[in-house]
Amino acid sequence: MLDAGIIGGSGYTGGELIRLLYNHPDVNVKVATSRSFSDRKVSDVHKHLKGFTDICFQNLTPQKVKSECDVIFVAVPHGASMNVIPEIVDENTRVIDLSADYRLDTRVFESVYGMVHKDPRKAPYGLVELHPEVADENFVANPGCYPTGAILSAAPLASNKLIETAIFDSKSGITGAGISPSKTSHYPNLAENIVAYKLTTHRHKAEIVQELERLDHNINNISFTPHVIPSIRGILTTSHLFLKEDMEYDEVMSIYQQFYKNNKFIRMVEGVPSLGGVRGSNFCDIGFEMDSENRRLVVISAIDNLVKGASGQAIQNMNLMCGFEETTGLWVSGISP
Ligand SMILES: NC(=O)C1=CN([C@@H]2O[C@H](COP(=O)(O)OP(=O)(O)OC[C@H]3O[C@@H](n4cnc5c(N)ncnc54)[C@H](OP(=O)(O)O)[C@@H]3O)[C@@H](O)[C@H]2O)C=CC1
Ligand SMILES: CC(=O)N[C@@H](CCC(=O)OP(=O)(O)O)C(=O)O
Repeated sequence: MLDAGIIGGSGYTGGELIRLLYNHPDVNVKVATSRSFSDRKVSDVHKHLKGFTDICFQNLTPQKVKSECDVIFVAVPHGASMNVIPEIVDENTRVIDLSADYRLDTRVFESVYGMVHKDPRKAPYGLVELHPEVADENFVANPGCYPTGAILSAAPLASNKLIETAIFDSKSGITGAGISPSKTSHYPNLAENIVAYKLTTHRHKAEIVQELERLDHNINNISFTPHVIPSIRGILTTSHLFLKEDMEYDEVMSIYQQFYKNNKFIRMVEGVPSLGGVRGSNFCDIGFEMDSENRRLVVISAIDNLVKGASGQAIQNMNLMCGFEETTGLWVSGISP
């Protein structure tokens, strides 16, 4: 049995890690840190976890967490993680960082995030379907939520060098913005509404570009626009992929099926995937339709931002890094059709 620690346990992804790890047969959550809720029971803060954990939050140094745990999830905001990681990464500890601090080359990170990196280096990018080599790593950067849905929707065609232009249009539930309330999350501003933001400049575009260019270095026409919807969890991405050649539906389907043939968390669906179908689960559901007139493939991907987009994917990484079967603790369905 491995002991796990969560640095930043009082936030949304921290709570989700504790919820999911309860069902992991080989891992016990021993430590969850929080500065604001130190000494409070985890289940008093994450009330849905009552009966599933009896630990209290602690305000521990990263070194102290390392001394007590075999595997550590860092679930703090970007910019804060780079203060923690150098204290805990070593050859005896498995570390998964959920923040953006180590996902990009340092120079790209500094330009996109507008800050100087205190620990300039990049970690392997933990999108397991594209990077199975994370199994050999001690330290992995868990992908961003929007990039997970966007990259997975286009990777099979990018890898076959078939995309001329890719336009990603994503809609996210509000937990994607973290636990602190904001003007956007204020009920009258979000209810019965859809809020587009950072129309051309969202920081996640850099991750999408990094991973798709790795598959096809000639793709140079990638756009991304995010929206927040009045939903708690889930990201639905509509990807408009303008292709280099005419293709039939069956031909495209067989490319996707072949590319993802070993990936149990990718489900190719007939028709349009739904958020209910993946909510609470680590699945990424993908469906598409061909617009032959415009040589455009419209691909829809659906993920739960807190599971495949964050904590579930982090556990998927941990499973590979620790030599467990990839689906351990994660094999649950979505909650509705
Ligand atoms: N929400 C999502 O869907 C996704 C989030 N992520 C990333 O995962 C990370 C966590 O996200 P999320 O759980 O939503 O965030 P939250 O804002 O919900 O929680 C953040 C946590 O970090 C702690 N924290 C805040 N600031 C600091 C700091 N300066 N130093 C140490 N601890 C701090 C907070 O606890 P306390 O203040 O009590 O110490 C809290 O436990 C972020 O980097 C986020 O970008 C990635 C993919 C998806
Ligand atoms: C809905 C919403 O606000 N989403 C967040 C996604 C943040 C996130 O998880 O991004 P990192 O992990 O890269 O920090 C946003 O757009 O800022």
